[in-house]
Amino acid sequence: KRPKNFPPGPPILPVLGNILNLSLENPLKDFEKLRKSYGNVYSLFIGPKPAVVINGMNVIKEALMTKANDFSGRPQDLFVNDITKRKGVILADYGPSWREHRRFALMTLRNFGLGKNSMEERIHGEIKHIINTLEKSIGKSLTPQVMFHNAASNIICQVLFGTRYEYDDEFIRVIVRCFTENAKITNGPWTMLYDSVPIVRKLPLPFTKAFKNAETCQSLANRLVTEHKKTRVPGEPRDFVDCYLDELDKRGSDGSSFSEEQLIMYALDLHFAGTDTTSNTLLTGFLYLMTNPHIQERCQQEIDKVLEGKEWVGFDDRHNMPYVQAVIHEVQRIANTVPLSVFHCTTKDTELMGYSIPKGTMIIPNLTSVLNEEGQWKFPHEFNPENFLNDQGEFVKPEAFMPFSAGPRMCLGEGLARMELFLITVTLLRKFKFIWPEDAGEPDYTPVYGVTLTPKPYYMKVQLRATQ
Ligand code: HEM
Repeated sequence: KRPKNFPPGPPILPVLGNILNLSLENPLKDFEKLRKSYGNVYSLFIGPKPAVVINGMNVIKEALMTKANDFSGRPQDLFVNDITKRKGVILADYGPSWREHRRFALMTLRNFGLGKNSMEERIHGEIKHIINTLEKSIGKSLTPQVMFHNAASNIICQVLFGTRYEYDDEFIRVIVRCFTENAKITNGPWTMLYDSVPIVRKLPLPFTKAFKNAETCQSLANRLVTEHKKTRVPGEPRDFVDCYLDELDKRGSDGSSFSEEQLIMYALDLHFAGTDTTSNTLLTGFLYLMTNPHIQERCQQEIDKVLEGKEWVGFDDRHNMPYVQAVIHEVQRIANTVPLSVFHCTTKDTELMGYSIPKGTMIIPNLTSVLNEEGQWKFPHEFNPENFLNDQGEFVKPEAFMPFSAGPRMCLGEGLARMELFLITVTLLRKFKFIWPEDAGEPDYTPVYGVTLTPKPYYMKVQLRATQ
């Protein structure tokens, strides 16, 4: 039974709770149906566990910003916690270890050039490799999935480990495969079973593959940290790992939350968070740009005009490219790369929109419901850059633009992600024309569901632009 004054929801079955109400293929449609029946705040039982799904900009802002202290914790008894050994930052509960590590990452990302030229240079360095790959395919069709995943992985790898990998290198192939597989397994049926029926956890069921993948990643990261320890000069950090090792020296064994094991899981957290997100957003972007050639051409006209005579695009050039900015934001809105997140209520009986939420309740902010919320967007259900342009053709960002979430747990890589999306999209559109191959049939925009939404694999044709 639902507790007193708990948000409403569909009838609860014994043992299973409401899991039959959700399609495992893609529960986002079911979440939307339930919102229509029960309102912006409703509850579901994942097996025996109560969860409250929150929808729409106002409720999500109320929970994640106004009541951030109550709703910024992460559940600690799920599959994802076991996979990450309760270390790292993404899944850390709201407390001193999370706070210290988050602050450290933000500071280090800033010191390594976020907002400064050196980060731009690193991204441009990687773009050269994307261009090489595309140039080899001029006039032919290629599948861009692996290329964009590797590029995003390399950019964050340079920040973390000071190195990039050739696209056919074993390290990058293995790690990107593990990340993409685990992103899908984590939101799959076996994980749902793992989370709701603890006695199955030790059984050799398909979720064991995710543990194997996690171990593979950990041993790769461990190897990199060991190499860093041999070659580093204390006080002269080359990258994130060196900075963390300096911090460990400084803190000693004073009972601080910093440790070598933390470093390994933390680096993997950042690597994962920075790879699958940015690459899937880029993949969505190029899918829509190919199938909307008039939008692609209008971007190219603006890019040519603003960059005339310039060798490189800089991040600051975005201020002179309102249309391109609108397109990239619209891509992020429609890509909806991180559709849901998971918190838990950390304080006793909190009130939310008139309902009472007991401590420990899982809270699922449905970011999808904000990115296509009626009343917040001119065209909530179609790909249309006008969503980010005012009547004068100037770029405007509606308040409901929340692909990075909101509040204290919002994406800590937003700055890096935005820089990557802008520099990569503009440089590639300036040089190439992207064409939906004639024999590719009708485009299928339905994404594949997981921790991140992924466009279905597609082919692209590239031509050098006449201006190049
Ligand atoms: C287009 C690209 C990206 C999107 C759409 C995105 C989106 C998000 C969202 C929605 C969250 C909140 C998730 C939640 O509360 O469960 C998040 C958290 C996070 N993101 Fe990103 N992200 C992107 C790129 C990046 C990059 C490049 C990095 C790496 C530096 C990164 C690192 C993180 C981390 C570490 C967190 C967890 C923060 C915390 O719990 O305190 N993200 N991201």
